[in-house]
Amino acid sequence: MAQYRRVSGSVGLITLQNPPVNALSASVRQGIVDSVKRALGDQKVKSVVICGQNGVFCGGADIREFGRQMSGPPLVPMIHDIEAANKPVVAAIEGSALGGGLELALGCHYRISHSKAVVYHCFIMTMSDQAKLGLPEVTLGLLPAAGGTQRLPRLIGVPAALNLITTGRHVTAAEALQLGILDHVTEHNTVDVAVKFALSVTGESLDGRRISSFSCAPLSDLDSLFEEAMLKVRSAARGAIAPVACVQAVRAAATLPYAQGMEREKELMATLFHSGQARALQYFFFAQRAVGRWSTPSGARWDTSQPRPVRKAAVIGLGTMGRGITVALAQAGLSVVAVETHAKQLMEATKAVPSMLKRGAVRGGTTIEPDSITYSQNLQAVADVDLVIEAVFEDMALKEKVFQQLSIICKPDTLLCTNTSSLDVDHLASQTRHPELVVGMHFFAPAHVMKLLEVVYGRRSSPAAVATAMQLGKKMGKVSVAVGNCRGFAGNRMLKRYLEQAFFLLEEGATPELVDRALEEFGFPMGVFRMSDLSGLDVGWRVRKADGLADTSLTGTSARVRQGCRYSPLGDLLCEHGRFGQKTGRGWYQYDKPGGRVAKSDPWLHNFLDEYRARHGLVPRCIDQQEVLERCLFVLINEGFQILEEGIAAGPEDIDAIYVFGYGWPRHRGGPMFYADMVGLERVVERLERYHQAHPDVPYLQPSGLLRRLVANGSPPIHKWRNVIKNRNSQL
Ligand SMILES: CC/C=C\C=C\CC(=O)SCCNC(=O)CCNC(=O)[C@H](O)C(C)(C)COP(=O)(O)OP(=O)(O)OC[C@H]1O[C@@H](n2cnc3c(N)ncnc32)[C@H](O)[C@@H]1OP(=O)(O)O
Repeated sequence: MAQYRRVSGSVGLITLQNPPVNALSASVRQGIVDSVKRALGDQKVKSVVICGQNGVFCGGADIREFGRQMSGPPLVPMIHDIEAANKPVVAAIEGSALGGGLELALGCHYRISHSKAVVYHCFIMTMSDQAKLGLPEVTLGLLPAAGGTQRLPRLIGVPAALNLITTGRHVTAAEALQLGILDHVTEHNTVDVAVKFALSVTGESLDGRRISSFSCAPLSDLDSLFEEAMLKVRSAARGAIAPVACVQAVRAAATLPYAQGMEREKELMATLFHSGQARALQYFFFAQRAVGRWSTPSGARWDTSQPRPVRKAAVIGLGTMGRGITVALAQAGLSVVAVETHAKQLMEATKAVPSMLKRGAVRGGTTIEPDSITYSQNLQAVADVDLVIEAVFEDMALKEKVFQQLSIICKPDTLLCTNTSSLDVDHLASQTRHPELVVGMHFFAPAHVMKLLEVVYGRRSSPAAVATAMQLGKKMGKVSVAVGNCRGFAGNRMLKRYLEQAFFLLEEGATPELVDRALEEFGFPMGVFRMSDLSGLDVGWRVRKADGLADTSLTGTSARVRQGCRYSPLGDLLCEHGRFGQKTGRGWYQYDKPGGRVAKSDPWLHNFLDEYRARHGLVPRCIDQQEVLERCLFVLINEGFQILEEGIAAGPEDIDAIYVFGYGWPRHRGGPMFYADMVGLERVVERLERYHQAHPDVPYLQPSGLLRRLVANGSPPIHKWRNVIKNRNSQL
C-alpha cells in the first residue's frame, strides 16, 4: 500500500503505508510502482517526494515474506525506474530507512532526514532523537541486493560502505549526513521540508544525481583493503557466509562497472537467500522480539501485567557482578545506592565504578550524571529505594540473611531481586515478608556489557514484580528472558549437561584441543575448555563442593560415580592441583603467566589425562568432531526440551535468545532449539539413542519426553512446538 496525492500544486507525494515500519511488502512495492507511474505521467507534477506514514520511512523488505513464494514487483527494477525518472525524486526520511528502505532512498535523487522527531509505533508515541539509516541485511544472513552494495560505495566511498554493509550497523541522521548519505538534515517536519526542496529543484538537471552513474572514489591499495576486510568479517563471526558475500559484493562495486556489479550482487544474493544461515538469522530476528511477549505458567503476561515505576534502585555487594550491575543501572538513568559492607571492597568499588562508567560513556558517546550513585557501607541506606538487586557472594546462608534484613529495612512495596546464577528464588522469597515482590535477576559477567538477563519468577512472584524486572532489564539495554525457578534456571542448567559431556569425552580419549576445535569450528567464539579457563575452574568447583560432589578421596569405581550416576571428577582434580585457568596461568591449557590470555597446549595435562585413564582402566578411543558436536550439543538441546516440558521456559525462542546472548551460541545457527529443528528432531533422537546405547552409564543421553512427543507428532516446525508443549506439566 502506498498513498499518492499531489501537494503544493506540482509535487507528487507518495506515502508508504504498512504499519508498524512500512516494510516493502508486495502490495507496498506495487503501490510504489503505480504511484511513481502516475506521478511521472502527470503533466502537472514536476517533482516527487517519497515518505512513510507515522514518522517511519521504511524498515526494509518485509522479512515475513522471505520464506514464501515471492510475488509483486521486484525491488531492483522498481528502484532503477525511480532513479531513471526525469523528474527529481526526493526521499523524506523519518524514523528509519533500513535495508530495502535505504536502497529505495539511494535510488532517489535527493535524501533529506530529520535530527529530532516524534515517532509512532503501533499507536505508541516515542521520542526519537534522529532518524536511523543502515543496511542491516547481513544480520539477516543476506546482502543489500537491491543495488545497495553497488550504490553505497559509489556514494560514500568503499571503506565507509564496507563498514556499514558488513556490520549492518545503523547510523544516525547526523552521521549519515557526515558520511554523505544524506543531502540535508532538518529539525522541522521532514516531509514539509522535502516538499519545499522538491519545488526548489524542479527542472534542474539530474545528471549528477543518479548514483549508479558515479564511479567509486579511487583507492591506492584495494587488495589489502579487501583482504583486511575479509579477515575482519571472518574473525567476527566464524563460519558466517553473509559477511563474506558482502565484502565480495562491495569489491565488485570497486572494480566493475555498475551493470556488472549488479549482476555480481544478484549472483551472491542467490547463494544466501535460501541458505540455512539466512533462515536461522531471520528466525532469530523474530525470536528476539518474541521473548518480550513473555508469559508465565501462572497466567501472568507481558500485555496484562503492569510494571511498577523504578526511579531509585540499590545494589547490595560490590564485587565484580555488583559493580557491573551498578554501572548498568546508572547508565539506564536510575539513581543508585551501592552498598558494600566490607570497607576495602567498598573503597575499591568507589574507584572502579566511576571509571567503568567513564569508559562506557566514551564508547557510547553518552554522558553520565556522576552524582547518580551514592555509596554506603550500611544496609540501612536502601530504606527508600524502589528496587534492590542483591549481588552478594553465591552462598545461600549469606543471601538468606541479606533478604531477611532487606525485608525489614525496605519500604513494604520495594521489589527485592537476587542476582543468582542457580540458587532457589522461592527459598529466598520465603525469608521475606512479601514473597510476591521477590524475583531473580540473573546477570551475566560483565554485567554492564552482556546483553542477557534471565528474569526468574518464583512460585509466588506477582505479575507486577516480573513485569517490573523485565522492563528494568530492557531499560538497561538487556534482552530480558523470563524463566522459571529451578537449579541453574534455563541457561546454566543446559550448560551443565554440555560441560559434563565434554568431561566424559576427555575420559574416553578426546583432548581439550579436539573438543574446543570442534566447537569453535561450529561457530562458538571459544570452546568449552578455553571458556572454562577464562571464567575460572574454581567457580564450578565451589558449587560442586557445596553440592557434595567434588570428593576426590574416593577411589576405584566409586571415584567416577556420584548419587548413583556416572560422574567425571576431572575438573575437581585439576582444581586440587591449583589449576584454576587463566588466573593461575594453568588450567586445561597453559598460559605464559597468571592472567595470560593465549592458551597453549600443555603436555602436563595430556600426561595427566593418560594417567587418569590408565588408573581407571579406560581405553582411549578415536573421537571425531562429529561425535564431539553431537554429544555436547544434542545433550544441551535435550535439556532444553526438558526445560520446555517443565515450563521453565515458555518457548524455544526464549532458550535460543538465552544461548545466543549469554553463551556465545553462533547467531547464524539460530540458537540450540532452532538448530535442533534444522538438523531434524528425528535425527537428534536417533543420535541420542545411539550414544545412550553405546554409553548406558553416561547420564542425560536419553531423549526427553517432549522431544519424543514432537517426533511422534511428525516433527512439526519450531513455530508449532508450542501447540505440542501446551500439555506439559507446569512447574508452578
Ligand atoms: C530480492 C530482494 C530481497 C530481499 C531484500 C532484502 C533487503 C531488506 O530490506 S532485508 C530487511 C532489512 N531491514 C531490517 O533488517 C530492519 C528490521 N527492523 C528493525 O531493525 C526494527 O524493527 C526497526 C525498524 C528499527 C524498528 O524497531 P522498533 O521500533 O524497536 O520495533 P520492533 O519491535 O523491532 O518492530 C516492530 C514490529 O515490526 C516488525 N518488523 C520490523 N521490521 C520488519 C521488516 N523489515 N519486515 C517485517 N516485519 C518487521 C517486528 O517484527 C515487530 O513485529 P513483532 O510482531 O513484534 O515481531
